Amino acid sequence: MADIRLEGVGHSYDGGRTWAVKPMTWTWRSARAYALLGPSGCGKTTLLNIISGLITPTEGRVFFDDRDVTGVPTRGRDIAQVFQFPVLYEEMSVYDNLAFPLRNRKVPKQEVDRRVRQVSRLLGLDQVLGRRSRRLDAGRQQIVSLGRGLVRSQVAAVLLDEPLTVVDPALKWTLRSKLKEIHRETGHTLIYVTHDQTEALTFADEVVVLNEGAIVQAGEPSELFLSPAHEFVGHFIGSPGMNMLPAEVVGHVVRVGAAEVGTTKDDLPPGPVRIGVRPEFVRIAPAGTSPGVPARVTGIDRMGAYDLVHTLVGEHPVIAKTEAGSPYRPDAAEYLHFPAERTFLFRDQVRCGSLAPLDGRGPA
Ligand SMILES: Nc1ncnc2c1ncn2[C@@H]1O[C@H](COP(=O)(O)OP(=O)(O)OP(=O)(O)O)[C@@H](O)[C@H]1O
Repeated sequence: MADIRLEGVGHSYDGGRTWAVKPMTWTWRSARAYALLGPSGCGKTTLLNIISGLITPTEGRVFFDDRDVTGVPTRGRDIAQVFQFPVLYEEMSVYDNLAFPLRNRKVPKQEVDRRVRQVSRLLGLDQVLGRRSRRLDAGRQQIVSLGRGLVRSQVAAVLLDEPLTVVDPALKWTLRSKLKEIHRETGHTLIYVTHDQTEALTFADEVVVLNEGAIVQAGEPSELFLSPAHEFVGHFIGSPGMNMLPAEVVGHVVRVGAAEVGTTKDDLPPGPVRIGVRPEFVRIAPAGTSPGVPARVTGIDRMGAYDLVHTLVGEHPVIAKTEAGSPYRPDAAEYLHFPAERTFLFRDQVRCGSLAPLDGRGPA
């Protein structure tokens, strides 16, 4: 296993007119489980293919520890890959498919058997080890593909590109926790590509969020949820995503329309900002509460376990997530309160500060 370091790595498919991956410097640390999360077309597969050697980047160098592998093809990189759809020898048994990557590298027979049985046990394949792969359904075949990716212990990293797409939704949960278990046992470096936040947040030690070819934030799942560094992370993570509302910094006070909602401790030049607060933290307060922002309720989604109260502040929608059976009614005038410790300020989509309570009135 190795640290995988990208130095100024970028890739363009059209001679530099547009960048599928914008030049970036980033290290994937050995033995960690990463999720690479982002919407369709943001460059996830391109980035993965740069690491595996399927693509030589237009710019920059790729290092495995201190070894420059930029020009080294896939087979010279000791990478295991699992794709969206099963890649198996259909006429071989499940056992032989799992054993193949090891036998191919002349691993001793006993060790092959030990590893195959370990992976088979963890993935629940013991009952089908003797069966031909083509006789399994697509979901089960994909689990065997996963096993093939995980069976070698001596790999620089295991790259998984949306590996659970063809797997039954009920099985996905089980497999994700199995993958975590396998990761704990084997200590592989895993990079798991997905556009699904639940998949990313439940699987990874660290989630790397990619948008338009650039890493906008990386961190533990709770960090991305509680402390988004970029508006995109606020929207993309969470369900529903973060509320964004135009506001103004005047001196040290932050205003939404005429309402003062807090101060800023950060030395921010006055002017427009956007405030971001997740629906989970918006509180609906009694009328006239200070600091509060007047809002009109437009609708309520009763979700069973909780309610989503939709409101408009001026013309801007703000959603509050409340306990189930909340008393709010459409068209009612309410006040919204944004807790300072959970409310952030953004300029040009990037977080530039956070809200502080109004009482403090900011630095003297
Ligand atoms: N072989 C190619 N030739 C030209 N453009 C490409 C090629 N492969 C990808 N692209 C473009 O590069 C950008 C990034 O694509 P990429 O497949 O890496 O994104 P992704 O995040 O993996 O998307 P998805 O989740 O849909 O697979 C997209 O605009 C895509 O159209």
